[in-house]
Amino acid sequence: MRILVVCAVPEEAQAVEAGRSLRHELDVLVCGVGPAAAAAATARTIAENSQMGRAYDVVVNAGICGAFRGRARIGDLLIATDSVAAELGVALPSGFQPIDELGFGTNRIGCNTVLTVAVEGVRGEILTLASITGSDELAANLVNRYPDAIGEAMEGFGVATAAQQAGLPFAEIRGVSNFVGDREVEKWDWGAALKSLTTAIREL
Ligand SMILES: O=C(O)c1cccc(C(=O)CC[C@H]2O[C@@H](n3cnc4c(=O)[nH]cnc43)[C@H](O)[C@@H]2O)c1
Repeated sequence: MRILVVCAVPEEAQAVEAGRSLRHELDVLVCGVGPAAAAAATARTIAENSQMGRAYDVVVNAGICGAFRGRARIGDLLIATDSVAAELGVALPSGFQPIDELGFGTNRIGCNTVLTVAVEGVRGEILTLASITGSDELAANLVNRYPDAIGEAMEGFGVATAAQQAGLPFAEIRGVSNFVGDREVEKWDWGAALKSLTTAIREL
């Protein structure tokens, strides 16, 4: 099976490389931070490899993330059931209306569960945002809108969109480096998050 693993930054790519096994043919792409860079780089890589006769069978977005408090701990591995574009819609004075309700598409892409069946972690929706949520108040608002969300990051829905348009199964896995909300820099643990990512890639 040929797997394309998409990471935002080189540190995440190194963690994925450390978990590489001989069971799968695995390419690691560093796409840059944010959903736009993620979608563009993933789509280009899928197309280029297909043209070279090296088509991928599956696409995985792997990285670090923030977890919503009470849903997971720092160092845990999150496995997305769906990647959800949390900001795609209309922000009205009365509240947020997702794009689904407006009839202009969907803000949610379901993830392949077979690929991650042997991966240990917390399962639920992972939100994709172009801006990191930097206050407990905004985090509470997100949880209110997405009660099944376990964490947030910045690339999942972009990678998922590129995979979906290419007709490829998609999965999102993320190690928790911080809690979503007020910035408590002293509690961030990128090392623990990257370690859980390495373990998850071994289990894939
Ligand atoms: O300055 C901050 O408050 C801050 C908090 C968390 C992460 C960052 C980063 O610059 C990393 C962004 C990078 O990592 C993913 N990530 C990790 N934690 C989160 C989060 O809480 N919310 C959204 N994205 C997160 C993200 O996918 C990016 O690739 C800065």
